[in-house]
Formats: sequence, C-alpha cells, structure tokens
Amino acid sequence: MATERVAEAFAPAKINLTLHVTGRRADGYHLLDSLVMFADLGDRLGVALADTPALTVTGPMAAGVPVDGRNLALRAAAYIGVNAAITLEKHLPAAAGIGGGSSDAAAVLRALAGLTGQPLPDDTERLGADVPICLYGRAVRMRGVGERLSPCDNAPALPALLVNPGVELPTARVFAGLECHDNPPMPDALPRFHSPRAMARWLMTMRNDLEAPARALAPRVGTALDALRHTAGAHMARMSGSGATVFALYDTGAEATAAAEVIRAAHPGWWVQPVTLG
Ligand SMILES: C[C@@](CO)(OP(=O)(O)O)[C@H](O)COP(=O)(O)OP(=O)(O)OC[C@H]1O[C@@H](n2ccc(N)nc2=O)[C@H](O)[C@@H]1O
Ligand SMILES: Nc1ncnc2c1ncn2[C@@H]1O[C@H](COP(=O)(O)OP(=O)(O)O)[C@@H](O)[C@H]1O
Repeated sequence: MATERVAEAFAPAKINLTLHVTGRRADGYHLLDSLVMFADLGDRLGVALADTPALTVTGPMAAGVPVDGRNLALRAAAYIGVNAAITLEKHLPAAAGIGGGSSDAAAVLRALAGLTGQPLPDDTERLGADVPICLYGRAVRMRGVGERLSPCDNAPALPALLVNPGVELPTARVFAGLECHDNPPMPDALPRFHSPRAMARWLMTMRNDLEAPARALAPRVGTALDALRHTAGAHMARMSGSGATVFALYDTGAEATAAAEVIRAAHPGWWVQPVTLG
C-alpha cells in the first residue's frame, strides 16, 4: 500500500583512480582492474512508495537526463518490482565517467530496501556495470566487469579537484576505441597508503587505459589534463572511467580550492568542483 514516507538518499560521484583494461569477455564486455573512491559531491534523491512509477529531474545538471524508463533511477525500482515516486536533483554531469546514473540507481535500491524491508538484490551489475561498486559506496578495488569487489580500507581521505570540460563521452564508444584489450592489472597486493602524497605517488605508476581513446575522441580531455597538471600542488592528474571528467590530487583542500579558482578563470564553461574522496 502507498505511504507518504520519503527516504532521502545521496548518490556520490564515483572516481576511478586507476582503470586497467585487462581482457575481454566473449560478450564483448571488458575485464577491468580499478581502484575506486567516492566524492563528497553527488546527486540528491527523494524516494517514496507510490501507486505508479514517477520521476522528476531537477538541479543544475538536469538538462538532457532522460526522465522516462531509460533513467537508471526508475530502472532500479523496476528491477526490484517496487513502484516508486522519485525526485532526482542532478548535480553530476551525465555520461561523464563518474557513474552518475549508476550511483542514482544504487541510492534508489538502498532507499527502497529501507522503506520496504526487502534485502538488497543480487546481480545488480545487470542494471549497469558500476552499480555494485556504487552500492558498496566507499574505497574499493573492482575486478571482472565490476562485480568482484575487494575493500580498500587503508586509503586516506584525498583532497581532489574534478573537472569536466563539457563534452559527453558515451562509454561504449570509448571502449570501442581501445587498441589493446589485454593490459597488465594492478599488483595483486596494493600497498598501505600513509598519506595523500604517498597514495598519489603510487597512483602515478598506475594507468587509466581508456584515457588514450577518450583523448582521441575528445581532445578537450587532454586540454583539461594539462590544465590540472599545471595547478600548484597537483601531484597527478588522470581521467575517471571512460571520461570526460578528469581529476587531480593535492595534499590539502585549500590547494584544491585554489586550483579550482585558477581553472574556472581560464575555462568559465567547464564544470569545476573541489572535493574530498573517501
Ligand atoms: C567504464 C566504467 C568504469 O567504472 O565507468 P564509466 O565511464 O561508465 O563511469 C564502467 O565500467 C562502465 O560502467 P557502466 O557505465 O555501468 O557500463 P554499462 O552501461 O554496463 O556499459 C556501457 C557499454 O560500455 C561497454 N563496456 C562497459 C563496461 C565494461 N566493463 N566493458 C565494456 O565494454 C559496453 O560496450 C557496454 O555496452
Ligand atoms: N539517473 C541518470 N543520470 C544521468 N544519466 C542517466 C541516468 N539514467 C540514465 N542515464 C543515461 O545514462 C547515460 C550515462 O550516464 P552516466 O551514468 O552519468 O555516465 P557514465 O556511465 O559515464 O558514468 C547518459 O547519457 C544518460 O542518457
């Protein structure tokens, strides 16, 4: 029976600090080895049980986000067979390599589990490859196509700057541009990270294998990476997921905020957000 109770949910940006493409399955999906953390910035949702499914999308990044059955927030409710009225305040750019849709889906699943008492479903990767990590919601290593998760409990909070240079990159197109599908994974055992600086130094020795095809499709990714690398205090810069969002890591939030001001002044049209990753 319908109730008025609204569960509020937060859907943080997912950042792939590394993204090694290590193989390809028979169905064409690629095998990954990726270290993922989450930002303290994301979409905000309200979820209520309802007689019929409904979705309203608002917020600064709402333009172009589907409001029909293609929206992953609605698909998540349908996946567990619950009618929900959902409000989605969009703060994350879409098709940006930071998992906005997957994180929204995970937030809806969590909210509906709380409202109905149902357990979280299995096989959530069928909703989208990133949904299991977004349900996990904190620093994690993902392998397979995203369904094999190992906790990464020793990562320090990382001051970071996220920049999206205003170009949408569909994930499938970026994977299609990969020249090599069998690249080395990360080491079996990850080191212990004692500070943001130590973690950034190690991350510099890792890769995002999708960066080259993304840069070829959207040269502005390279422009944004160069701009970040030149900001004061930046240890390293890399693309997240299949792009086009890029990030840089700093020792302090003050450095990330100062870098944001520099990038905003030079590129007023870009999406520029200092955050902390955890
Ligand atoms: C690359 C990653 C890394 O975290 O992030 P995003 O760039 O999307 O944020 C994810 O694996 C993306 O997950 P998600 O966006 O949920 O992917 P899906 O919708 O399932 O897949 C979209 C398309 O990308 C390709 N794809 C996706 C994942 C994968 N491991 N191999 C692939 O080849 C396939 O062509 C697929 O049809
Ligand atoms: N809740 C949602 N928010 C954003 N995009 C969504 C959502 N649901 C479905 N989509 C569709 O999914 C595509 C990928 O968006 P998103 O999940 O943000 O990107 P990515 O896979 O690069 O992290 C978008 O182009 C959009 O059409």
